[in-house]
Amino acid sequence: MNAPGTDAPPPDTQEPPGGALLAARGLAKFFGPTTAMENAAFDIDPGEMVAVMGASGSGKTTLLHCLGGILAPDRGWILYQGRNLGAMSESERSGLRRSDFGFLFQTGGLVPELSCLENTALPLRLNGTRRRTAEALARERLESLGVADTAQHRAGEVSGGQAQRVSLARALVAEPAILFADEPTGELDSLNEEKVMQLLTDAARRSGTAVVVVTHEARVAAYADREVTVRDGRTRDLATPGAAG
Ligand SMILES: Nc1ncnc2c1ncn2[C@@H]1O[C@H](COP(=O)(O)OP(=O)(O)OP(=O)(O)O)[C@@H](O)[C@H]1O
Repeated sequence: MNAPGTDAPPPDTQEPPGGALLAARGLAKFFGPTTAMENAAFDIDPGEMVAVMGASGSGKTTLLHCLGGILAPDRGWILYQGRNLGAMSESERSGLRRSDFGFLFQTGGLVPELSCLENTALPLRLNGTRRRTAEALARERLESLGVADTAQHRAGEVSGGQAQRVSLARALVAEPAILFADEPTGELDSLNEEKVMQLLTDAARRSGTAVVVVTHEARVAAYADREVTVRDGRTRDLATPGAAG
């Protein structure tokens, strides 16, 4: 059997290297003349939290979008639980995004006209869960994140800090295996940043969700088990934050 290498894509189904939940090698992405990512590699284990850091424009979001199956890389491969994302059809990939992945973005991305409860229940509804069950689970999530009182309010009418907690409730409600978070605290003050990161880490650890978090903030990266830096579209692993040496 071929070992996964940078140049040779693995077959459709294969054990990921080292038993990783998600593994990628040799990723490249080009936007016209711009090289957004070049020969990037990434691994994450179940339940692990990895911070992706790097200067503005270095390719962090591009990497996150490729790993999360939102963007298709121009080169390289990504294995999720032994399944090659590159060999999936767009509808298989979007099914995977709904069933196994959670997403949290800087601006939350809530639907402003829907209530916070409806927003939170959305991933479950899209997966075919009945409304009553979906809303009961959504309510539990809102409660555990301290924003139960927003349930009936429209998402467009709550504060930034509340909206980000509702977004977190929505990202975790379907208990994804991996949460992809892109600057999840980028628009919050430092008090709310700390609260959201504390809630995110606690909730992810409780449900065994792995987290990939893109951030500029060393304070945010400090919550992670490990850091990966991106420079000019290339990745580099750093030692575990806080570890000796
Ligand atoms: N859709 C796109 N079309 C054209 N160029 C793009 C597109 N997306 C990203 N790029 C370019 O690719 C490079 C990497 O962008 P990316 O958003 O991944 O960086 P980033 O590290 O996440 O930046 P930031 O920290 O500012 O969000 C940049 O030069 C960017 O301008």
